Amino acid sequence: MAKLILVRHGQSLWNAENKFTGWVDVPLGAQGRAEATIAADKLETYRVRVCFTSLLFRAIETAIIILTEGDDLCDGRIPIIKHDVDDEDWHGWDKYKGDPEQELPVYLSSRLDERYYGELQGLNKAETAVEFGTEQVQLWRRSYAVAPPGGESLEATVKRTVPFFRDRILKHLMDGDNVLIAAHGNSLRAIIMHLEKLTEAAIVNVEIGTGIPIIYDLNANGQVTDKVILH
Ligand SMILES: O=C(O)[C@@H](CO)OP(=O)(O)O
Repeated sequence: MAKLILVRHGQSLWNAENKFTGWVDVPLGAQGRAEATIAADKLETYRVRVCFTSLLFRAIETAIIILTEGDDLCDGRIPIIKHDVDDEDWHGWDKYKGDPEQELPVYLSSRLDERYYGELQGLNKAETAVEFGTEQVQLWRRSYAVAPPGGESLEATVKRTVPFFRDRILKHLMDGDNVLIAAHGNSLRAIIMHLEKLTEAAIVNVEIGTGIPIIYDLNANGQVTDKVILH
């Protein structure tokens, strides 16, 4: 049995302005950093062995705050960021092979990035709803199959996120290692849809709060046996 902890990044400076963000790399503000600290407190009694996050700074920042605010979550290990670069000439500038007993690897991957919001990126969500209608904007934001103009549908996000979860993350859980994933509203909705076997109709209603840990127990077959949300 292993625990999978999902955390959406804390409030970013564009979340605070109610702007579509997607792949725009907007950092956390003071409130977002505080939310990550509160998440670390809530996770005081938990331990993780490996962390995955996206290439976007708000998720990396959240992961690092959670892993470093308290001493216990890493169980005495030092988090070390593993840049996941698809360049065969890249040999790792840190020249460090790693010591599994001493470190807690933090793997970064674009597969966990927020959904690409295309032409909506940078627009205010309320103003966009006035221009295109609330229903249309809700379809762009929460439906499974409808993509925002020039952007990714949740379906497209599932196609990059879920294979990464299956190929790279699940094996740690099946080995019994607890895993932290710090990512984004829609890349986490994609993973949650897969974990909970939600239908296209059910995923429409799934909202994920910033900095709120969601914890799943998984058995040795990778099936979810329990879920707790640390509000
Ligand atoms: O703007 C975004 O990138 C996301 C998350 O903040 O927005 P939404 O909640 O509309 O999917």
